[in-house]
Amino acid sequence: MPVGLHRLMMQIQVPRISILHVVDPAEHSRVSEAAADDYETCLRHLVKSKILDISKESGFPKFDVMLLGMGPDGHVASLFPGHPLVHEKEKWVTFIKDSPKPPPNRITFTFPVINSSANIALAIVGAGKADVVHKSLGDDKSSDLLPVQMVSPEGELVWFLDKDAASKL
Ligand SMILES: O=C1O[C@H](COP(=O)(O)O)[C@@H](O)[C@H](O)[C@H]1O
Repeated sequence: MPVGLHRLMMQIQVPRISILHVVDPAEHSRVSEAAADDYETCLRHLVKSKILDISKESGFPKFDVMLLGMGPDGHVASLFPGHPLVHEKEKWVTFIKDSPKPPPNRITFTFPVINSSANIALAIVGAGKADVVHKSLGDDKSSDLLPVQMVSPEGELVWFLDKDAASKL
């Protein structure tokens, strides 16, 4: 689990049964493509059994709360700046085999799923994130949007920053 999320989860009491972890392809016996398919199938079962809602606005699964971290390049989940996966519009879960940050093989929710969440908490820690936090929350919107700037849930988006991550605001 990313550092920021781990620290946040240590502060709150959520029943383990209510937390859906993304499977780690590195621990999966099959390739990332199969892991992504399996995970999407798992989500579809949860929707069928009425455990997971579908957003009336988007038609994609709607989580109550999604906890996201952010990389120093502004990536969220495994959606990296400049990578075509950022523009995926159909799939719920997809895979990447050439991640710029190790491990190269990953699976990830797509933006339609992320942005169908009722609420999103972004947990960001460390001085290494300060520049991108400043860029993301600052006034300069001239360049291409970073993935973190594309996070837009149906409800509330809350940024949790430690002092180091917030040091350039
Ligand atoms: O690679 C990743 O890193 C980011 C940031 O992780 P952290 O340990 O520095 O908080 C994480 O949010 C993202 O999910 C993951 O793909």
